[in-house]
Amino acid sequence: MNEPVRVAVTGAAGQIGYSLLFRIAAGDMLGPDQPVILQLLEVTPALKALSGVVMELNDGAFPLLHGIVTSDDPKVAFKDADYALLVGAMPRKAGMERGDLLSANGGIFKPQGEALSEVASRNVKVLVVGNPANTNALIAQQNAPELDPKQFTAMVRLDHNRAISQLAAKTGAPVSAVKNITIWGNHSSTQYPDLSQATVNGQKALDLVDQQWYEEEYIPTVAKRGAAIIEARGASSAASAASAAIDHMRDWALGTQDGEWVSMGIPSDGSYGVPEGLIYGFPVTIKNGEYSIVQGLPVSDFSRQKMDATAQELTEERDAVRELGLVK
Ligand SMILES: NC(=O)c1ccc[n+]([C@@H]2O[C@H](COP(=O)([O-])OP(=O)(O)OC[C@H]3O[C@@H](n4cnc5c(N)ncnc54)[C@H](O)[C@@H]3O)[C@@H](O)[C@H]2O)c1
Ligand SMILES: O=C(O)C[C@H](O)C(=O)O
Repeated sequence: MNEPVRVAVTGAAGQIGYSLLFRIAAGDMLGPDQPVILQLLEVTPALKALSGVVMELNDGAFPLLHGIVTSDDPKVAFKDADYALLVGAMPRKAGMERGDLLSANGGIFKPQGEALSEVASRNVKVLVVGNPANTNALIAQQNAPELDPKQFTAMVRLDHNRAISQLAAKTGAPVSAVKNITIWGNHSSTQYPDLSQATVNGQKALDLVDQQWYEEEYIPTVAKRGAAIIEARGASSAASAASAAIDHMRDWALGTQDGEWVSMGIPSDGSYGVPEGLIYGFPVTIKNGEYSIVQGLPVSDFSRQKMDATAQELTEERDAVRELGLVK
């Protein structure tokens, strides 16, 4: 059995937190040999509700759960954290785009970036889930001068999982047969779920579906799935978001399978002509806790236009948070 690691989760009394914490405690994120200490951050008025969640975590009698810390102070919750899942932020309501949350939520991520920089483990792996996730990750990263920018990532894994599931349903294959989908760009309706390299049972996905379905049904269904869930449930996705966060962190910590990639929102190094510094969804492989962008994939004119459009939106979001003084 390994020494326990510290996992910080913000917004821990919220709806995603309620699914996420129990999965982490059960070992779904870091494996069956890795004990965890949960360090939970909430705003002061939510600490009472959080104390109830802690009672339930204790009542789960999870063998891997070696301790729980709760606080309304990021410097306590992030102290020596090895993993930080930044979930705490306001969700959107029907009729809003995720970018509409920038001014409400952006301010949360500057002090959290500063606190991570000051007190977290020097190797902390940070995942931003709170929307707009890519630009919030940029804000946290830009305010964490003592950490490597590559330590900050944003969640496009829910989109990636949605893209797998929609393709599996269309082709009648199990989800495990679908490989190498990419979500390029922003976790927003401009994202580009790219099937050009995807396979289903080893066959090229685009040979199995027609182009019109791909362009006119598949892409919008994946890109607008969050809104469809809000419409149906009256609240934004929670259990599927928690599950995607587990997938993102598990793969980052434990690695991807040979010959397969996953999508992660990471700082662009200029690959594929994406402006450097934007937190952008890329296809990545992961080994020994380090992710690398899959290089050399062909980019059609159709892909280029979609990849540029979502980069343009992220550039505009970055300009907006610059105006608010949240990034340099
Ligand atoms: N990236 C994705 O794929 C994805 C998917 C689903 C939801 N989300 C986003 O995740 C966020 C959380 O969603 P939810 O459904 O859990 O919302 P929720 O409202 O149920 O919970 C959010 C929690 O965050 C807390 N919080 C607010 N400000 C905080 C702060 N400064 N520090 C710590 N905690 C704070 C709130 O008190 C609340 O308990 C939303 O922004 C939502 O849009 C992202
Ligand atoms: O769509 C939302 O606002 C919530 C979340 O980002 C999602 O994709 O379900």
